[in-house]
Parts: sequence; C-alpha cells; structure tokens
Amino acid sequence: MSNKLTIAMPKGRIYEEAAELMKQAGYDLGADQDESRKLILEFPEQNIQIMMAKPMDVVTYVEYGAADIGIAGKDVLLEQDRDVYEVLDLKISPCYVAVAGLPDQPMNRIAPKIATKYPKVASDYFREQGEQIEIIPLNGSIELAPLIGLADRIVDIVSTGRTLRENGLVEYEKIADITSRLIVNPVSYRLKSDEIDRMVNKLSEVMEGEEV
Ligand SMILES: Nc1ncnc2c1ncn2[C@@H]1O[C@H](COP(=O)(O)OP(=O)(O)OP(=O)(O)O)[C@@H](O)[C@H]1O
Ligand SMILES: O=P(O)(O)OC[C@H]1O[C@H](OP(=O)(O)OP(=O)(O)O)[C@H](O)[C@@H]1O
Repeated sequence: MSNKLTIAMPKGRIYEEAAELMKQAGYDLGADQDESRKLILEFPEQNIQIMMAKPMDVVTYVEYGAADIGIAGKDVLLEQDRDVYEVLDLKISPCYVAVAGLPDQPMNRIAPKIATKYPKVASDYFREQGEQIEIIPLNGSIELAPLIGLADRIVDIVSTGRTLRENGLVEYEKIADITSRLIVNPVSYRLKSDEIDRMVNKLSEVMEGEEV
C-alpha cells in the first residue's frame, strides 16, 4: 500500500487551473470545490487528501508538514522564503509583480511610502535599488493608496493591467514574473519519495504535452 499524500490546494483564483492540471495528471479532485464549504476532502481511491487553504497559507501548511505537497504562487514563495522545496513550475495563473503609481509623479525623495501586501518583496527590491523606503502594509485594494495620497507607489500583482488602467495608474518597473509552483515538505520528500516523484512526473508529462 502506498503512502497517502496530503495536498494543500489554494482556494480562489488559482484553484480551477490547478485542479484541471491535477485532473490531467490523473488526480481527479471531483466537482468545483469553490462551490463547497468543506475544507478537507478525501479521495481514498487515489490515495490523496486535499486541504483547501488560503493561497498565502499554503506554504505554512507545507513547511510544518501538515501537507506533504502544495500549490502556491511564486509571489507567495518570494514573500515568505520558507523551508520548502520548490519542485515544479506549473506555469499556471501567470501574472507579475510591479511597481506602479500615478503618472508623472516623482517619488518623495525622503523615505517614499510604498503600499503593498508584499512587504518583503518590496523591501528587497528597493534595497537593491539603493532606495530607503517606508512600507505601508495593506491587504487588498492596494491601488487605492496612491489615489488618495497614502503612498507614492504600490508594489502589487498585475495580470491584465485592467485595475491599473481603470484607476489611472501606470506601471513603473516590473519586479518579477509569477506563476504557480508545486512545493514539497522536505521530510515528506524523503519519506514519500515514490508517491511524490510519481505525481511530479505525471504533472511534468502533462505540461510537456501542453507545450507542443
Ligand atoms: N490578477 C491577479 N491578482 C492576484 N493574484 C493573481 C492574479 N493572477 C494570478 N494570481 C495568482 O493568484 C494568487 C492569489 O490568488 P487569490 O487572489 O485567490 O488569493 P488572495 O489574494 O489571497 O485571495 P483574497 O483576494 O481572497 O484574499 C497569487 O498568489 C498569484 O500567484
Ligand atoms: O491586472 P489585473 O488583471 O487588473 O489584476 C490585478 C489586480 O488583481 C489583484 O487584486 P484582487 O482581485 O485579488 O483584489 P484585492 O485588491 O482585494 O487583492 C491585484 O492585487 C490587482 O489589484
């Protein structure tokens, strides 16, 4: 009997694409779990268990071994810098992290304010640029901050660019391209290497098939 794998799946916008990829790899997670309120789902015939987690929390579950495997955005991995193995770029949910603000608006010269839900990514970026900044932590609607004079710039996800456009903001610099990644707990990787390798290989095959 093979070991059961516990997988932390991100609720929200990544879920559907991630579940579709898993399905093509032979792991059918059933109906659209976005419609369900159940947080732990068992699939005994496939020997897997799914945990429905907030995307930002997936890394925590995997780092502590509550889940063997997880799917997380590279943005989350850059922000959290946790002790997990990043084993596969799933190439789903593409977007990027960028610096944006009002057009033709120079940054305050002394400690410009940067609103973001990615304080580490933003601090690392501006430190590399030799800029001393002040982080204004926010959890959402980040684009509001420059509009109401709370911040000089934002560091946030851009996907279609629609949110920036509709709020009259412009992009100043791209910081990093983002896709979702398969992450693994280091201890699980040793103890359940057969099952994990099987899943990684199947997912890799699906992705290679899609590239041609
Ligand atoms: N337009 C986008 N905005 C935000 N995240 C995106 C976008 N496109 C792809 N992503 C990816 O999706 C992940 C976020 O998913 P989601 O928006 O469901 O999470 P969340 O922001 O934590 O949710 P919530 O808005 O409910 O707090 C990011 O970590 C990123 O990798
Ligand atoms: O370039 P776009 O396609 O417009 O996508 C980018 C927007 O999507 C995300 O916000 P989300 O929808 O997660 O809402 P939030 O502001 O509550 O985080 C992100 O923070 C941007 O605001």
